[in-house]
Amino acid sequence: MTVSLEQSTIGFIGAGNMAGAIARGLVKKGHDPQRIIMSNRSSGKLEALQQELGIRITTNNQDVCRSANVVLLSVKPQMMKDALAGLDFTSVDCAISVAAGLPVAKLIEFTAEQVAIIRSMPNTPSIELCGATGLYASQSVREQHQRAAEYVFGAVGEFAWVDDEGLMDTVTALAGSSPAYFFRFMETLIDAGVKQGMDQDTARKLVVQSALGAATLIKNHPDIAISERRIQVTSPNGTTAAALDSLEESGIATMAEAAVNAAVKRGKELSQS
Ligand SMILES: NC(=O)C1=CN([C@@H]2O[C@H](COP(=O)(O)OP(=O)(O)OC[C@H]3O[C@@H](n4cnc5c(N)ncnc54)[C@H](O)[C@@H]3O)[C@@H](O)[C@H]2O)C=CC1
Ligand SMILES: O=C(O)[C@@H]1CCC=N1
Repeated sequence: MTVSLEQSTIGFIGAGNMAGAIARGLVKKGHDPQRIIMSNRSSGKLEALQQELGIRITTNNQDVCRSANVVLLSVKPQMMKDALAGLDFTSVDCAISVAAGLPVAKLIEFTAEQVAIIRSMPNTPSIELCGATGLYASQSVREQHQRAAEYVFGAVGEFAWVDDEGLMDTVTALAGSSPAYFFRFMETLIDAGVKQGMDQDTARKLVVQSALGAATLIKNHPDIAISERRIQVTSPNGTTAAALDSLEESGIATMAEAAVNAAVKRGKELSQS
């Protein structure tokens, strides 16, 4: 890479939820929006993101490959083959797929072996620089490509490399998809509070702040086991014990395991499609 990562142009093919989240995070972190270029088939989402962030936009995917040092492949897995067909990647340093399921072998085939491929699995909290991303480097990836991926995903949160591509489906279950599980759990807690007679806004404020507080407490003290934090809250024969007993009786551990297994299974199905 001839330019520093701060000065490099980051491209996105596909202007959906995930591309928007990473671009918002990069701009929030200080990456020059004029050094971000994004393409999409249609112009509506592009124009909105240009208005919001000041990034460069195009409806021609080749423009992204022409301008960007690093290109994030951010269309749905089923759309990837069509989106990449015929593109010239020879001036791109590396391409980073964010697609669930799609194996490196297919990405290499879709890009006609022109560019080093990294697989990533980020999540939408990247918008708030709180993302969690798993990364996998294919054989042709060099150290400078890894640093480029770390620049992008380090800017918008935390990342971890896995050295077994098979684990990327588990990353999808635990990072890419998991914000939705927590959102769903928050929704159900708020609904339960409303059923008890609390107004929606108050229930939302209490639940969201408790979720943030719980995550912050765990994150800021990695030496203290999560189970220990749980025990600190759980007075013998108290209210928390009553709630946790109920969750266990409802099969919370079985539910979580089944959810992770279902996401992993779907990731593997997507790799076949
Ligand atoms: N939404 C999420 O939380 C996460 C999504 N992902 C992955 O990110 C990828 C995109 O997902 P979303 O952003 O949710 O989808 P999305 O549907 O919001 O965005 C995809 C965008 O790609 C555009 N597109 C489709 N074909 C195109 C083509 N040929 N050329 C240019 N643009 C094209 C679509 O018009 C759409 O705007 C998927 O592969 C998904 O697996 C990964 C992690 C989390
Ligand atoms: O639901 C999906 O397939 C994508 C991948 C992870 C989050 N969203």
